[in-house]
Amino acid sequence: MSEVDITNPELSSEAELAFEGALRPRTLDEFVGQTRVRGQLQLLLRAAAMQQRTPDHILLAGPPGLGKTTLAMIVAHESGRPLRMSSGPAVQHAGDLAAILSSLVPGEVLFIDEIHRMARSAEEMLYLAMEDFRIDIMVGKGAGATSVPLDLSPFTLVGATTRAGLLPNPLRDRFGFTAHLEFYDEPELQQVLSRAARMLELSIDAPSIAEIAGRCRGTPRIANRLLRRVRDYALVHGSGDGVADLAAVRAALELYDVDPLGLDRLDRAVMQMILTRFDGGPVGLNTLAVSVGEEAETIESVVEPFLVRIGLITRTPRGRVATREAWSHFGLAPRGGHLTLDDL
Ligand SMILES: Nc1ncnc2c1ncn2[C@@H]1O[C@H](COP(=O)(O)OP(=O)(O)OP(=O)(O)O)[C@@H](O)[C@H]1O
Repeated sequence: MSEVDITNPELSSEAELAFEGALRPRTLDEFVGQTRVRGQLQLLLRAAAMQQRTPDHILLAGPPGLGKTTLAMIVAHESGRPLRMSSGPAVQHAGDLAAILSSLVPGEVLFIDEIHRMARSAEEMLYLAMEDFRIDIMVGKGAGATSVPLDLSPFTLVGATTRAGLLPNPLRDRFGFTAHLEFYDEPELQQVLSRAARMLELSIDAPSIAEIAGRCRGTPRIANRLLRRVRDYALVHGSGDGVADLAAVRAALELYDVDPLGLDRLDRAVMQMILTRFDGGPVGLNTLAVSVGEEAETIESVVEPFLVRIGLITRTPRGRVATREAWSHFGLAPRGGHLTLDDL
């Protein structure tokens, strides 16, 4: 990744992955925010432990960078079980999945990231595996092909998706619990940042933490990434003693082109397109995606949830519409038949 894509919640360089690994909370108690989901998971894990059985399958849904991988690791850690990690794009054939499932040890937690991108044939194999801990393997070809049942060790599947709506119903229904992760509020992000600053041995005051928390798109991954850039800035331009103040934070964020609301390049491109090319909307998802040269899936699962959450656009049956706040944030005079939140 180019370090300039600083507010993109999806991308991770190798250095960043190592850094994320070090900062990842290891227990539910260390995990900041998502209070409801934490409580729900705690109950599910405790009940399974009391009955000495594998916890139910869990689906984690939400935009990138909110902690899905972290929660999967916590599920394994808290239940004292080994963790196997895979991803939807790595499972392109039913055989890929059969190889993983048949090698699981009893009680193992299997994490499949981006589970909505798994091959259809593998999805069908997964239905049976989740329900009965069994798969049918086809042996031979054509008329002589036979299906051989294979028993699996009991396991807990933790699936992560940015697009729960894309999962076929039979797959979604086989998860005992679906956690919907929400963007974090500023006090929660301040906690994430204070914890990371402690681990980085960076001395940073509360107003500086608050400034970063307000500009990280409600996303812990981006919060941690901005903190690293602030640390760099303080190191290079400061007195060399690892102290970051508000001036350093503002200068670093300006250098990396982080908008006061934390909007990234794609957020801004989408907003500019709605405001200037489509006079504030309404504009359909596909038209918008083509106009900014991005996939509709990315607009819908990464860009739109945040823009809706901060009140810059609303979704209407006729398409996406810019709000009054959007015109004013971009310093433009409202045009066309735009709607405001109050009109809806
Ligand atoms: N609740 C949290 N408290 C503290 N740190 C968090 C929390 N959630 C996420 N993080 C930090 O944010 C980073 C990204 O989290 P994680 O990789 O779990 O996100 P994700 O939702 O799985 O993203 P993706 O689906 O894009 O992989 C990690 O470094 C993790 O330490």
